[in-house]
Amino acid sequence: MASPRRSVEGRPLGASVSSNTSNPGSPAHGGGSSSRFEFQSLLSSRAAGVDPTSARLRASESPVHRRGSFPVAAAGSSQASPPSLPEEDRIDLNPSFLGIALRSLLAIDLWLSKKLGVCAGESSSWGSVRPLMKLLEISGHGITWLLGTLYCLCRSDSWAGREVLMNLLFALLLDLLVVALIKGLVRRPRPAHNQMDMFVTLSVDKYSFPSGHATRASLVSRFILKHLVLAIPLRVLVVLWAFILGLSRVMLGRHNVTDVAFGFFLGYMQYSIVDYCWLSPHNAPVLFILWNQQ
Ligand SMILES: CC(C)=CCC/C(C)=C/COP(=O)(O)O
Repeated sequence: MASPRRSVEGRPLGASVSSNTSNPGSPAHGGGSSSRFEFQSLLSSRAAGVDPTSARLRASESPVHRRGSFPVAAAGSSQASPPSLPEEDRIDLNPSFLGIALRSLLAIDLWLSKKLGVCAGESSSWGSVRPLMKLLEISGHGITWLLGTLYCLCRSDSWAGREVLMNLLFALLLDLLVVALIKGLVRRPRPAHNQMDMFVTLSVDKYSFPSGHATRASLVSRFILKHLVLAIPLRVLVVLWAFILGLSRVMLGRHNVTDVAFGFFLGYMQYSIVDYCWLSPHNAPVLFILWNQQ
């Protein structure tokens, strides 16, 4: 645009541009009535012999113009008089902010997980600790817990003990089902530095979100703390086991940090479901009668 030309309001075009040095197309430009978009639109419409009023209306409908008058940007400007945005604009802009936040979180997640994956291979910086981490892995494995619970259920000779163990079994099965469902839905691949050398896996275990070990650790530890009478040091040990097991998933390179964090949350919530649906001889008599007949 040639600067000597004058706008319809009689102000030189250059004045409008020089009073605001930011990029006129940027959201930070604000939504003042003398915005450059309106000037350009009006000038070009005059040149083309178009009615300025309708041109101004069309300019305010332009997505670029709307972006320039985003309320957040306008709030920072001295001439804050943002035009009211149509509903669909707000829907458009919010996901992009959420998208940026989510992408940043994922980038931090990947970076941190790679940094913490110090036992991902024998040649890694903490490669010598890998066997210990794999022992921890077995301590939180589904098979270990299912077989252990079934064994205790067979050996238990009290109704109260059987009730608790029956519910633990229900909790473990629920956990396997929920984790398999989410892994199958989300399909997040395991970290690139992971070696797939795990002991007995299901087909969905090629996916990483959420960590099944983390859900189990948090579910089982909450279960134990609620239903077993333990001395304080043992209670601390249970919490420590769950925490270190979660951390070991990232150190082994099996998971990203967010897989484990969400796994802890999910396991915690699953316990609430188990507690709510607590099986007892009153609400599930068939289960208990069948077990007693064996
Ligand atoms: C075969 C059975 C009964 C369970 C599989 C348990 C398992 C291997 C879960 C994967 O855990 P992560 O998601 O933490 O790697």
